[in-house]
Amino acid sequence: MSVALIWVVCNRFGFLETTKFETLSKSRTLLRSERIKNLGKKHECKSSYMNADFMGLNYGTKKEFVSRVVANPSGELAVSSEQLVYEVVLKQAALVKEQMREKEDVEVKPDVVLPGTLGLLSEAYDRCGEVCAEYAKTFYLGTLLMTPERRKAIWAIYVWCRRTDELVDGPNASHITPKALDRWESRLEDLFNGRPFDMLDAALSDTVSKFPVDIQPFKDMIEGMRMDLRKSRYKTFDELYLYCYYVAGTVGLMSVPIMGIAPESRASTESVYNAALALGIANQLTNILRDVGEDARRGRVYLPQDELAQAGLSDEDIFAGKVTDKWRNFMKKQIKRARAFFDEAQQGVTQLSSASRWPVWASLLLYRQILDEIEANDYNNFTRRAYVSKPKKLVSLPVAYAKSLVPPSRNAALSKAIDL
Ligand SMILES: CC(C)=CCC/C(C)=C/CC/C(C)=C/CC/C(C)=C/[C@@H]1[C@@H](COP(=O)(O)OP(=O)(O)O)[C@]1(C)CC/C=C(\C)CC/C=C(\C)CCC=C(C)C
Ligand SMILES: [Mn+2]
Repeated sequence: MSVALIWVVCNRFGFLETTKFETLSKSRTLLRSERIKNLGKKHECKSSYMNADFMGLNYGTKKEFVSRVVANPSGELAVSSEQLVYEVVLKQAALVKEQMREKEDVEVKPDVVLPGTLGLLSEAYDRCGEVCAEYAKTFYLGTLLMTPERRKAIWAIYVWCRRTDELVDGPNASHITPKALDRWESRLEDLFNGRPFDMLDAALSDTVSKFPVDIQPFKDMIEGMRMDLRKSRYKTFDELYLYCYYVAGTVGLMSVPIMGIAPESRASTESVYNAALALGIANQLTNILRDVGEDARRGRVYLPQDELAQAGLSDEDIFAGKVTDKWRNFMKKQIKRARAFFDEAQQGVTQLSSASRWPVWASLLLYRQILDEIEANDYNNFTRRAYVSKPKKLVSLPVAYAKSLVPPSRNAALSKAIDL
C-alpha cells in the first residue's frame, strides 16, 4: 500500500531524461587512429600527468602533456582508464550545465500534493538519515549543516551507495550473482523513471527528480560491483584506476549536482567534477591501502601486480604478511600517489557552495589521515588496521570548518590554474 502510494508520488514528479551515454565498459574499446587524434590533445588529463610523474615517467610540463595510452596484455595500444573516465567527467559537467540552463527557462509549477504521500516521503528520507547516521556518523553531522533539501538528497544517495556496496561486501555477498546485479540495475532505472521499488528507493527517486543528477555514475558503480565479482587481481594501476572510479569516483560525480558549485566560483564545472572524481579515487586508494591484510584474507589483492613485481614483491609476500624494507618502500610510493589525488581534490572543495564545504573537508581530512596512521604503524597494514583516533577526529572538525570558510578565489588566474 505505502509502496504504491510512494510510486504515485514519485511518478507525479516526472523523471529526469537519462542521457544515452554508452556505458564506460562498452566504450573501453581498443584505440583506433581517429580516437588517438580525438582524445590525445583534446582533454589534458591532470590525473594522467600526476600518475606519469608518480611512475617516474617524464612527460614534460603539464601543458605539454598529452594523455597516456596503455598497452593491453597482447601489446596493443588502448585508451587509458583515466582518459575514458575523464570523458565521463566532461559529459557529466556538460549535462549539469545544460540542465541548470534549462531550469532557468522553465516556469516552476507548484507541487500537486496527494493527501498522505508527503508524510511517507518524509518518512523515507528520515530513514535514509538514520542509516547514514548509523554508518557514517561524522559525515552525517556534517550534512546537518547543509540546507534541508540538499541534506536529504545526500542521505538518499548515501543509502543507495551503501546498499549497492553491501550487495558484494555485506553478509549476503556469497549469494550475489551477476543476475542479481542486473536486477539491481533495472530497479535503478525504474526509480529514475519514477517507479521506485521501496521506501529508500522512493527517496532517491524524489531526489533525482529535483536535482540534475544523471544515472550514469550510478550505473557505473554497479559495474564496479560486477568487477568485484569477477576479478580479484589488478595487473596495472590503469586497471585499478578504473575500479576506483567505478566504486568511489562515481560518488563524487553523484554528489556535485547536490552540493552545488559556489555562485562566485570562477572554476569551470569540469574542473570541479574532476576534483570530485579525484576525492573518490583518493578515498578508495586509501581504503585499499588500509585493508591490505583484510582483503588478502578474502583472497583479494587490489594492489597493482606490475608495481608489486617492480618492488620485488608478489602475492605470496602479501599472504605471508611480513613488513620488510621492500614492503615499506612499496607502501611509501602507494601513499605518495594517494596523497597526490587528495591534493588534486582539495583544490576543488573550495569551489563548492559554502554550506557543502565543511562536510567535504571533514571527510577528506579524516580519510587522508588514515595514510598518516599507516605510516605510524610502520606500514603494517597486514595485521594492524589504521584508524584515526577520536581526539584526532575531534581536532579535525574545527580545522575542516576553518577551511570551509575560505571562499573560492575571485582571482581569475588562480581559478585558471585549477582548470589545468
Ligand atoms: C560529504 C561526502 C563525503 C559526501 C559523499 C556521501 C556519499 C553519497 C557517500 C557514499 C559512500 C558509499 C557508501 C560508497 C559505496 C562504495 C564504498 C564503500 C566506497 C568507499 C567509501 C568509504 O567507505 P568505508 O570506509 O565505510 O569503506 P568500507 O566499506 O568499510 O570498506 C569509499 C572509500 C569511497 C567513498 C567516496 C567518497 C565519499 C567520495 C566523496 C566525494 C565527494 C563528496 C565530492 C566532493 C566534491 C569535491 C569538488 C571535492
Ligand atoms: Mn567496502
